Amino acid sequence: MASNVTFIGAGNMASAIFGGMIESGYPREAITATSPDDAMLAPLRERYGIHTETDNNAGVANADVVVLAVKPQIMHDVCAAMRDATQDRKPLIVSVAAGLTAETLERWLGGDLPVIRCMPNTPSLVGSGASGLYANRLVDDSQKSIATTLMESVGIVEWVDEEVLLEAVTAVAGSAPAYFYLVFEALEEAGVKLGLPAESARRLAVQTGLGAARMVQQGDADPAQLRRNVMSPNGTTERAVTHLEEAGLRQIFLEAAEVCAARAREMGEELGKQ
Ligand SMILES: NC(=O)C1=CN([C@@H]2O[C@H](COP(=O)(O)OP(=O)(O)OC[C@H]3O[C@@H](n4cnc5c(N)ncnc54)[C@H](O)[C@@H]3O)[C@@H](O)[C@H]2O)C=CC1
Ligand SMILES: O=C(O)[C@@H]1CCC=N1
Repeated sequence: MASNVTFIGAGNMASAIFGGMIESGYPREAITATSPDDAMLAPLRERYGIHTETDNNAGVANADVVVLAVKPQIMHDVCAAMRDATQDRKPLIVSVAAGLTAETLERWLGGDLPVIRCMPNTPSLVGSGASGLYANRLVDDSQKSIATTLMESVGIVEWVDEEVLLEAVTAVAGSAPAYFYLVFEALEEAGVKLGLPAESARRLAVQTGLGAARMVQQGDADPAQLRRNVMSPNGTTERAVTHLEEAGLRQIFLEAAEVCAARAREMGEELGKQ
């Protein structure tokens, strides 16, 4: 029988994940989502046919898996208010919150709990997510496999065996959709400056991004080789790529990834003091 999964918080991330689970055939009767606001739960009941609760403790009461999907800033209060119900039930805890460590979450929920931390990203909303997962000492193989099933319903999954590596996952996947959107914005602006209508520039740039990503994913060659295949000697691409390299693009991405990872750590430390 399918595990009962309760989502605490029913926003973007939660609805992406349970939407993906249902699309992959997970029984909707086994899914519950909570939010204090029933007005936001009503359309979810209608669209997905899942159970909903405005009381988090009621949601935890028959859960095998509790997915924590509220904002990190309110997580402490949400966990503290669920402590007794969680300790009674001892479900698997899966958190998608940025920064908060497994130790912090376990402590806030009263201790002695299997906790999986997950760093997903927003393309999960369209089934093309990329998530990093880390399990604490109390998680067993069957629980790892449940978490893999949950997150693979919205994209790919990479397990890490050291929690600190989730900061790197945040830098190259969790936050990274925003870097690609920035590149699309910049290419659209450049296309417009060179005379294209904005809509054409956007369509061309986005389709190119999609095509380039698909070629890398097919795995015939690594990105460096695929890049060289576009670069005819003394041609247009060589001129553009040389400019990007000389302007320090690689170093800029490295620095962005470093400040991103550092902020994940800082958020965890700040919020973990509670
Ligand atoms: N947006 C992103 O790119 C990513 C977000 N995350 C993490 O996902 C988590 C959720 O983020 P989003 O879904 O984007 O936020 P959201 O704002 O869309 O959803 C949060 C939900 O929590 C509900 N909520 C508020 N107070 C509550 C309470 N006391 N009890 C139960 N539910 C309550 C709200 O009604 C809302 O539905 C965050 O912890 C964030 O760090 C992780 C990776 C990527
Ligand atoms: O920006 C943030 O803090 C969250 C975590 C990863 C993506 N969005």
